[in-house]
Amino acid sequence: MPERGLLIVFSGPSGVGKGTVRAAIFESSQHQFEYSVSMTTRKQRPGEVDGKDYFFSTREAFEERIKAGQMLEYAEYVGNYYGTPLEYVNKTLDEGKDVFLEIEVQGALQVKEKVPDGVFIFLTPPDLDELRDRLSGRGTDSLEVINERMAKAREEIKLMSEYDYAVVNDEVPLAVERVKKIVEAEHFRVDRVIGRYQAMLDAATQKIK
Ligand SMILES: Nc1nc2c(ncn2[C@@H]2O[C@H](COP(=O)(O)OP(=O)(O)O)[C@@H](O)[C@H]2O)c(=O)[nH]1
Ligand SMILES: Nc1ncnc2c1ncn2[C@@H]1O[C@H](COP(=O)(O)OP(=O)(O)O)[C@@H](O)[C@H]1O
Repeated sequence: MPERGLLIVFSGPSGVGKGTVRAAIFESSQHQFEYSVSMTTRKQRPGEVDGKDYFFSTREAFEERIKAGQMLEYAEYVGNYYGTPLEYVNKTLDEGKDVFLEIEVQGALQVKEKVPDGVFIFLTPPDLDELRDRLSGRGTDSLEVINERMAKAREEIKLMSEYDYAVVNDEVPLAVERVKKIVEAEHFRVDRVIGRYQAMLDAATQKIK
């Protein structure tokens, strides 16, 4: 069986650029990342594709899945459910591929409980004014929703200390490189790879005797 892949949890306030940075990472990376498509009860935005951007669901169907234990995590965010289907994540990690979750903070904290050896990365804006500009500039949300998302952002930023890494998204290519370096280094962490070297460690120990 291949070595299990890394679970990479990518969070950050709405509008910080998670989707943009993630897309650029996937485009430019030789590395084998797989994106976990989330399920949501929010309305589909123009241009979004069901099964690619999200699995769009009713509240009833979402709640059924929660009851059946089919979600790795889920959260309510600005009036809608969002969650990660469990089966795809497990199957893909078992295949030795790294899985990328793009989720908000409450969900990330649930994943941390269940998968403590995940890699938790928080994407931050350079400052809050820039965050508001990006949310407005994207043009997908009303002023009311933008205000709700900004209030949520303040709460989320307070929880940055729960993460392993904080990456500022000042310029997309810089943020992309930072995330890629983190993932690369995580692959060489001794506690992850020690099993690979067991035979050599045993042999080395014997020689000393
Ligand atoms: N907990 C959790 N949060 C998610 C999931 N999928 C997306 N989110 C987060 O839900 C929030 C709202 O997402 P969305 O409505 O698509 O807005 P956007 O991220 O600003 O485009 C964002 O912070 C997403 O990262 C998920 O599966 N679980
Ligand atoms: N580094 C950046 N500098 C300027 N604008 C950015 C940057 N990263 C993303 N954006 C823009 O900010 C808006 C929000 O980005 P998006 O990827 O949708 O955020 P999120 O997925 O975190 O909600 C988009 O219009 C995007 O083009």
